[in-house]
Amino acid sequence: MRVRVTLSRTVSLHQKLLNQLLTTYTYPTRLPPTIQYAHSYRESSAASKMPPKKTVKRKAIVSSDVNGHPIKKAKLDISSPDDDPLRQPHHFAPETEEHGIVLRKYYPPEMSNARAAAYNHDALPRPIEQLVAAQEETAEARRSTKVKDAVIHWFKMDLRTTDNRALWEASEKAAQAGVPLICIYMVSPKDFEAHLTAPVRVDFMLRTLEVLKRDLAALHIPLYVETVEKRREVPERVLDFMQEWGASHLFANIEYEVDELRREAKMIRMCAGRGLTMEVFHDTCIVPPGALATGAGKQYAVYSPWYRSWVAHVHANPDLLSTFEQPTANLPEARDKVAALFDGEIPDVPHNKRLSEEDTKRFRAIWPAGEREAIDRLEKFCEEKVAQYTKRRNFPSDPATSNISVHLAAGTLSARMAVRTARDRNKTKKLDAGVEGIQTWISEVAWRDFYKHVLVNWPYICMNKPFKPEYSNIEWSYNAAHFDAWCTGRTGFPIVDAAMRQVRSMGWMHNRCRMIVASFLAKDLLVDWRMGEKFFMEHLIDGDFASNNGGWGFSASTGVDPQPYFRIFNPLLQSEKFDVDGDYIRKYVPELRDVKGKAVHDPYGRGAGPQARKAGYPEPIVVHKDSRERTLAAYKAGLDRDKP
Ligand SMILES: Cc1cc2nc3c(=O)[nH]c(=O)nc-3n(C[C@H](O)[C@H](O)[C@H](O)COP(=O)(O)OP(=O)(O)OC[C@H]3O[C@@H](n4cnc5c(N)ncnc54)[C@H](O)[C@@H]3O)c2cc1C
Repeated sequence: MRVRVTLSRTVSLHQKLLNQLLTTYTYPTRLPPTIQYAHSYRESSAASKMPPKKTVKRKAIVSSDVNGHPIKKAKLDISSPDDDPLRQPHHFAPETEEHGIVLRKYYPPEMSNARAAAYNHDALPRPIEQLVAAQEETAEARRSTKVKDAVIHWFKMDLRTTDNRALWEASEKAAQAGVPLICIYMVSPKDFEAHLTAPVRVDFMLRTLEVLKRDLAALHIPLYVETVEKRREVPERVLDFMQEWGASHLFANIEYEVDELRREAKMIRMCAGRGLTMEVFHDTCIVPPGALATGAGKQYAVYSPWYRSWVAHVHANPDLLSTFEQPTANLPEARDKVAALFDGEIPDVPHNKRLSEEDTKRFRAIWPAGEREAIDRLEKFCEEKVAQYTKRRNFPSDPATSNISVHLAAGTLSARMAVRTARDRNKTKKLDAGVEGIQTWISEVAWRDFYKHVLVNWPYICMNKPFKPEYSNIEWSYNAAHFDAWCTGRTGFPIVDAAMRQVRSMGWMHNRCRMIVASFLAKDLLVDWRMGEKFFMEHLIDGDFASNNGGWGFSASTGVDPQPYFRIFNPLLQSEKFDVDGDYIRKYVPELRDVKGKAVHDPYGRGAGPQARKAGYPEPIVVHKDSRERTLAAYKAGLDRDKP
């Protein structure tokens, strides 16, 4: 039985026609202007059967300066890119380059605020719109491509067989045509470098591929994994496979980061130019980016109204939570046809992402790989903990959260399955009713969707710009000793140090502590928050660009729906409130293990200084009260900068 989706809502004639043609969820037809792209990137083979749609029209080039004042069109009438005001780097670009925030080996210098504003004014195409344009241009060519000898599914961050939309679509295509389905995965060490992928995460993904290869082989489906050193060579190599194996169709799920959207737009065109077809699908979010808009037709930048709209949308389209089944098995003869592809090995962790032997052993024991493990973890959490989640989730010494972020990041679990499993434990099918713990947990999973929606609409956040561009005018500190103390968990603030040591020891950090250490870096040390964002990506097993950037933007007050910048966490109060007995601190900071009572939160301020000193624990590197004043002044000065 395949998943089919029917919409129960009243729909226009046009929509009815589309619904007859579509086998999967479609968006409502009457969409507000800013989300036209969501409508038109309905994509897939289904999209190719649709009537022609209007292409996204860009407004005439109108931009604004950092104060939001429009730059006149004449000013933008440029003859060479060097004169283009939108191509001038930000005045702090040398700092962001020097401190490794912008990796110049791969990317241009930090863009100006005017360029970020140009995205906001629809004067520059968003990468998702470039993808849609590629789909629209190639619609006819894709529609007419005949299936040849095989169909390929390209795994990326969707390393599972169950509830994987593109894999299911690829399998359907292959089964209907009676040809084998082949799966591929491309390992690109330079891609890992450019994307700051943590070694622990690379190790997890490669272990997952071993499991996936076995599971697929049981269905006579090969998983072929190849290392391509340079990221820019990946598209050509994938197309080589298609030619070599006589595969006419390539399927993949969409990743919403800028590099990936642009790569896919390019590949869709490359394929069409060679008589091949690439189809891409929304899969990682429950509600696809672009499907929700404010009354004014804009993308939401505030979570609460967005969440209400998200819930209403899922209630109106319950099939958004339906499962895509596992792929149909290839005929056993596939093993003869593409025998060599079954024999390949999963490569070792590339040279630039190796872990020490000790770390490898420890991480592997904490994080077993594979989708079965993900589902077990989810079910156990829903069985034993979800009901108490609201009450217990904020206390880092209590293992009360699900620990499934690693699986959502690698795609060993779908967000659909996470929410559906929790919902099915409830007395109601409503996501915002019934058991409180279930409601809260689902609303947390929804944050993940939210941040991906934000990324798609404001792509410059993926290019080292804050959501509020004017916040890049703040003069950050680049104090190396402070940053090093933060990274190594030696700031003299026990809760901060415990958290930073947790991430080194587990590759994961409790959410409350992520907020505390992020706030501490940006607002107590005034260190450029983007250095912390980068450090997290380089160390987290669940590193996910959108969620990480969103979390940092919240804590540093530079992102969507942030804390106001003048709200500054007091690390001592956070410590006393959320690590009441100091168990978390004692677990990760052995120097303080024998410090009794409340002194553990502030040993030097509460009479345990000699004991802490003797054990080698550092004194606080800053005084919170003074730092607070300095930070408020720096934020204010930054925001006032360039004001008329
Ligand atoms: C500075 C900072 C950086 C972060 N970086 C990441 C990151 O790189 N990757 C990542 O997956 N999460 C990130 N988060 C969000 C959150 O800390 C983790 O998702 C959570 O700690 C994972 O543990 P869990 O699976 O036990 O979560 P649970 O509490 O069990 O929540 C279930 C799921 O909901 C989602 N979720 C929960 N809280 C958030 C949130 N605030 N934002 C987005 N999604 C959320 C996650 O997918 C999580 O697995 C960050 C938060 C902050 C403040």
